[in-house]
Amino acid sequence: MSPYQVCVAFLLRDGADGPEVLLGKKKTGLGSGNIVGLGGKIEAGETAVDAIVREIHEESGLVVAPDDVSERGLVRFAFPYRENWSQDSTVFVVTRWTGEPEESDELTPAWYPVDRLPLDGMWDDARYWLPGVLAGERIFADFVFGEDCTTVSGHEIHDAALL
Ligand SMILES: CNc1ncnc2c1ncn2[C@@H]1O[C@H](COP(=O)(O)OP(=O)(O)OP(=O)(O)O)[C@@H](O)[C@H]1O
Repeated sequence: MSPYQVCVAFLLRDGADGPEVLLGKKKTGLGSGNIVGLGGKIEAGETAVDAIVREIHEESGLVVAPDDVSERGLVRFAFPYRENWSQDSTVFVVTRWTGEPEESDELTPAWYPVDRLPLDGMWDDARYWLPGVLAGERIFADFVFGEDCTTVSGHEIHDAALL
């Protein structure tokens, strides 16, 4: 079975004590209870940019223009013990939007200082790549989750120039 295609976005703003990122506690579905970036499945006929603009709006109420999303690479998640969870995620960073984040059925959004990410509450892969992306890097990486479907059992960071 081929992995399904998803997208994730990290909205960044200047806080009083440095940069902050919008994350949300996921209320439903895969990874419920985890703190995640905004995002979800890319639907048939959509580009990754279409999907991330739609998901940001659905999950937070914020309106983002397609030209204001910056694509930052691809992270692939393999779940050998639960194949239907395997997914490829296109990563975006966004610094311009309209509105204020609001709670949705899917997510409770909150701002976090970039230098104090809630990594212990996030998917286990985030510690390996999210700080770099929020610091401006691109990412191309593979993560394999172990039998518990929670812990990263192996990972490879590739040269993002290969994307
Ligand atoms: C395994 N380690 C992981 N590490 C970091 N982020 C992860 C992730 N696993 C899923 N994500 C993110 O979660 C969203 C899709 O989740 P998924 O449950 O498939 O979609 P969601 O419930 O939103 O679906 P809808 O499209 O709204 O139906 C998408 O942003 C994706 O990047």
